[in-house]
Amino acid sequence: MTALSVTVPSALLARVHADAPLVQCITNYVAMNIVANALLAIGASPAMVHAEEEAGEFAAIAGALTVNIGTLSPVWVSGMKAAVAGAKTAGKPWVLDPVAHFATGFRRKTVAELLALRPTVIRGNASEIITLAGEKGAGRGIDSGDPVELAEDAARRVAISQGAVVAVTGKTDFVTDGAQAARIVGGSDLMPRVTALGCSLTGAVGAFLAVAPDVPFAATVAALAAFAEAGETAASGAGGPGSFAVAFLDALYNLDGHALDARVEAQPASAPSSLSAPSLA
Ligand SMILES: Nc1ncnc2c1ncn2[C@@H]1O[C@H](COP(=O)(O)OP(=O)(O)O)[C@@H](O)[C@H]1O
Ligand SMILES: Cc1ncsc1CCOP(=O)(O)O
Ligand SMILES: [Mg+2]
Repeated sequence: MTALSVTVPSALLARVHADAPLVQCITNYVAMNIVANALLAIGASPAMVHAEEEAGEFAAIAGALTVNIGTLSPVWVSGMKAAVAGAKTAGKPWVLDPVAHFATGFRRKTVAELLALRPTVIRGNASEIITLAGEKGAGRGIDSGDPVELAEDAARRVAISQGAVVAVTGKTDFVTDGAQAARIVGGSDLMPRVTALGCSLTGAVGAFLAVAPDVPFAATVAALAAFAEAGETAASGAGGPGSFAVAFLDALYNLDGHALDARVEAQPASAPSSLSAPSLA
């Protein structure tokens, strides 16, 4: 295993707190307000800017861009492509959240086009990552139908074929760039009972990437560790999804950086079963 020789989560959280990075989030109608509040709680500065006319220009001033396909329409796709083009020209990292990309032809086509633009990080649930690798998953829509363990090999293959960091989230998260890998423990069964927490995590990955663009694997691990820690803290006093959602924002705001470091288990590197490219469209 390549050790986590890069910056640890506590140090990256301190950078987020110090820099309040500007993060451009192209996310869905369900998630916009929730993602913005999560980023503000963790110390970042979110901006939901998606119009084709300005998205590319804005990407040049943001520290990172996140693109989530949750509530797609052709106008939004144009905005996403303009934003990614602007980010790439300016040398800024970007994150793809391929929400339910396997469900319809429009989503499959859009995700294939976005993957061709080479995201820095891909963050999805297990069913989304399994199907990105061209395999059949048990997901039907937005929610995962598969455990993370079933998606680990797919994550390695997508990471290698895309040259990206791939994060699979669920009960225990898995992150790999094809060479390094880590599991992140924590969180709560209440997390998938609150909408847009995955979308919010994608936004948080953008915040950590913005302060550590040279170490995207470590930045992704740190964002997942932050959510694992906040989720477990929030669940301890929550009576259900409603009080959990409120407590989760408070927990993100009050995160103890050193607790994040203990959430990360470095994993031995192992080769994927085959190196076939994702088959999409
Ligand atoms: N059963 C679970 N136990 C602990 N944490 C979970 C569980 N399910 C999801 N999470 C956490 O919820 C967040 C969103 O992940 P996930 O539900 O996989 O995304 P999505 O909402 O895109 O499907 C992540 O931080 C993940 O670790
Ligand atoms: C319910 C729903 N429908 C389209 S996008 C969306 C939100 C998905 O959020 P998440 O992937 O974070 O659960
Ligand atoms: Mg999702």
